[in-house]
Amino acid sequence: MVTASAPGKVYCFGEHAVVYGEPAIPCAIDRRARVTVTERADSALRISADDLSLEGFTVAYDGGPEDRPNVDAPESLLDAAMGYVRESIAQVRDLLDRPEAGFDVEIHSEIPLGAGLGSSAAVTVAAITAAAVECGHDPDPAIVADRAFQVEHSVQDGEASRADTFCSAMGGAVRVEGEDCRRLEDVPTLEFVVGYDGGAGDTGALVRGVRADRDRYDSIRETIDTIGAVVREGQAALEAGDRDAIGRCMDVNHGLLSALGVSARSLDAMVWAARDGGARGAKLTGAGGGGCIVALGDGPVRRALEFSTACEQAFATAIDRDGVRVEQR
Ligand SMILES: Nc1ncnc2c1ncn2[C@@H]1O[C@H](COP(=O)(O)OP(=O)(O)OP(=O)(O)O)[C@@H](O)[C@H]1O
Ligand SMILES: C[C@@](O)(CCO)CC(=O)[O-]
Ligand SMILES: [Mg+2]
Repeated sequence: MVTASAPGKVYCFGEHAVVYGEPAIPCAIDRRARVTVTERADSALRISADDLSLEGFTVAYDGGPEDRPNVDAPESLLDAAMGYVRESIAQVRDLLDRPEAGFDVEIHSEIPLGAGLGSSAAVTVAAITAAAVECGHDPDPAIVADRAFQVEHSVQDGEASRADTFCSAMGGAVRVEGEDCRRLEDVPTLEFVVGYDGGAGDTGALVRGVRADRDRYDSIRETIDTIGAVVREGQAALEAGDRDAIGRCMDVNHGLLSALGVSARSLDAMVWAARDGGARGAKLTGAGGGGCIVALGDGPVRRALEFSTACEQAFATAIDRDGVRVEQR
């Protein structure tokens, strides 16, 4: 039995534009998904996930050619919910050339689902690591990041960048531009507050919406280019430790994400509540549509968010310098 954990993330800058080759800078945060994997004597896959909004449940795949779940719930719902774990196990079977390997997989997560904090990437990175280590193979985090990207790419119908998965595997602040992924070592300790509206967005659908508009409108293509420029300015601000400049870039980035159509009334309300509470900058994080904002600030910002009717939960968080970790083997 092996347990691995991997962090969620917030985007300092650059979500969505990163899908089209612009740079982005996500940062790992101190909220994790933990996945425990035990190899089975047969080739079945049994997944138990009690944090899912579908209510906690266990799904067993028989491991046969059809590999169908044996629970009484609509198949599309289960596939959507379990896709990341099934694909993670498929990647491990391929990596280790063990197509018949069967596993019991148990997931516990502190990261709200579909809220822009990278729950899918964290679950995927932790599941791949735990299953590989359980089979006696200690994978390099860069290999895990690459395999986890393949998972997101396939589950999200080709609509994924390497940003979330690389960040979760490596930890810290990272910069991703196309295939070029690296850690930024000179980023100061930043105090973030996350505001969560209790809702969720569908990453794949939101990315497809932006892509359709980008194919149709020059203004959307230019907005995406401008986000790239903001990320470059933001990187310079991060490396200089200039919090006012970092905050300004976050504010501009939020405006540009609104222009792409991925914000929401609740996200805008939380962004303004955070700014009213003294945040140096605030923006939505992740795919948008609902879920979380990230603000640069501390206690007063958290309290301002708690008073906002749009906000269901607010918490302080910090950059987690650790990426994926084996917790128990
Ligand atoms: N605790 C969990 N247990 C099982 N599956 C999970 C868990 N957390 C996340 N997932 C999987 O990840 C999906 C959510 O991924 P999605 O990419 O839509 O949102 P996110 O990763 O939280 O946000 P974003 O990609 O915007 O940062 C869930 O529907 C589920 O399939
Ligand atoms: C919207 C997006 O840029 C970030 C989701 O957290 C999608 C991706 O990069 O895969
Ligand atoms: Mg995701």
